[in-house]
Amino acid sequence: MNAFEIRGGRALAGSIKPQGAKNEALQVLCAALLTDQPVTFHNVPDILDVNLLIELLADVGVRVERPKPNTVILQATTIDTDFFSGPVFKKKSGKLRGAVMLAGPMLARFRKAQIPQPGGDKIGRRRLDTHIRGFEKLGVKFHYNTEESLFDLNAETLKGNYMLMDEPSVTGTANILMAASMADGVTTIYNAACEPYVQQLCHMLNRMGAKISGIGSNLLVVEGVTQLKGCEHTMLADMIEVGSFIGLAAMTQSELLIQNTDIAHLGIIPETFQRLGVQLEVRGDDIFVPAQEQYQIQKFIDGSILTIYDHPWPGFTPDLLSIILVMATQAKGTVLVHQKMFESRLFFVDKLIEMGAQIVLCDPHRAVVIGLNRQVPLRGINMVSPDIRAGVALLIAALSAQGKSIIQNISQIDRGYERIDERLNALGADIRRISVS
Ligand SMILES: CC(=O)N[C@H]1[C@@H](OP(=O)(O)OP(=O)(O)OC[C@H]2O[C@@H](n3ccc(=O)[nH]c3=O)[C@H](O)[C@@H]2O)O[C@H](CO)[C@@H](O)[C@@H]1O
Ligand SMILES: C=C(OP(=O)(O)O)C(=O)O
Repeated sequence: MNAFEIRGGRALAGSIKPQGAKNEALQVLCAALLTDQPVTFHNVPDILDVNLLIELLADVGVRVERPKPNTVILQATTIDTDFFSGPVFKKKSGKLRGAVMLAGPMLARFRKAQIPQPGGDKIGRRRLDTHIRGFEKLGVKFHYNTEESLFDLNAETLKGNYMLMDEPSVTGTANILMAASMADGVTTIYNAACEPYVQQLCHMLNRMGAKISGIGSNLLVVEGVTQLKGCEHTMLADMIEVGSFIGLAAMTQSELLIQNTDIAHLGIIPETFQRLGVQLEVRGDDIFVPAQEQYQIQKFIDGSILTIYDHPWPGFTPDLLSIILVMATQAKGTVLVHQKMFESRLFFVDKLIEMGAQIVLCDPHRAVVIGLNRQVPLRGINMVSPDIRAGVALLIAALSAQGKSIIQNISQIDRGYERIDERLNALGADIRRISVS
């Protein structure tokens, strides 16, 4: 098993460019199944989850071309629909979350799909009800095989409908949008997710010939069309990487220039880091973070302790709360981190406590962090990465810590961060990829 060996306590310096967005890539690559024409993708992150999805697409018969790094051309001329009920699909799609979004396009084009138990982070219950209820509204019938945790979906035709989703599920909205884009008539999706990932999918579908309006809002109207065509699509910068680099710079007292951040699509992210006292300077499309000896957590207007919590877009993404939490450990002041969406995403704080951080885990959703204001550095330890974002939070902690740390199970990090060790070493970090038994 691969691990990172990190020698911490060094300030980093230089420029870094975020990769293309993981969660956007997983949506838009699935959309290539909607047409038999070629679709060209640029700025595709070279990460485990995305490569696994591309491998799955190749398995079902999609022609895959990689003319240069980070560019992928997909053409779904002939699809082996039986592959979806076989063991290989079940095994591979069980390794990532994004494969659930193959169902929407399969229903649109072939009127049938299977969804085995999806993979992705083990961060609490992650139900698929929103996807399935949305498909039902379009006329899809489903059978759930409890023994195999497998959804079997079939439809004679897909008919546009009105639906009010019970929650703004990100992958659920993407799935329903793709199915609705080729349904008969008009579909209205209220309480839709409106993350930049979903906006980008909508723009891409429209370039393919779909008719979607309301993009960026929680009310999407989709006028079904009979056919979609090929197009070109460029992934936005990964906003979670941008946030991770801001957190890294603050925690390690590094001066970093984060380049090409697609700042217009970062929403409340920069401001949330500023609330923890981090200085940021927006320079065109770049974010400059100066080396900061100290950063002080703000309070609410009435003087009470700040809470940072997740909320569907345009609120703060749950995927950056682990980074916020780790950064707060060396801030001046106190913050309550409230992870509302997922119930098992905060348990990694045990490792931070072992490193010397002052954190009270109140319950599975809430942790109070009492910043050390750099009076006491964290200590390097051996740890295991429980999920992708906690993994990077622990990496940031290790880079700031005195001494050596080992992080095991780094495939969790490689799922979503492209060559993170090489890219951070280029800034002066000391991260080695080692094998541990
Ligand atoms: C591949 C991909 O794109 N993964 C992202 C996607 O996962 P995914 O699409 O699986 O996440 P969902 O948006 O469906 O929901 C995430 C969790 O939050 C809960 N929930 C959701 C909305 C809400 O208003 N209240 C609520 O409690 C859901 O029940 C679920 O447990 O969106 C999540 C939420 O931003 C991110 O963490 C994941 O990185
Ligand atoms: C939770 C995440 O990923 P996934 O949904 O792919 O597990 C994430 O990207 O933070």
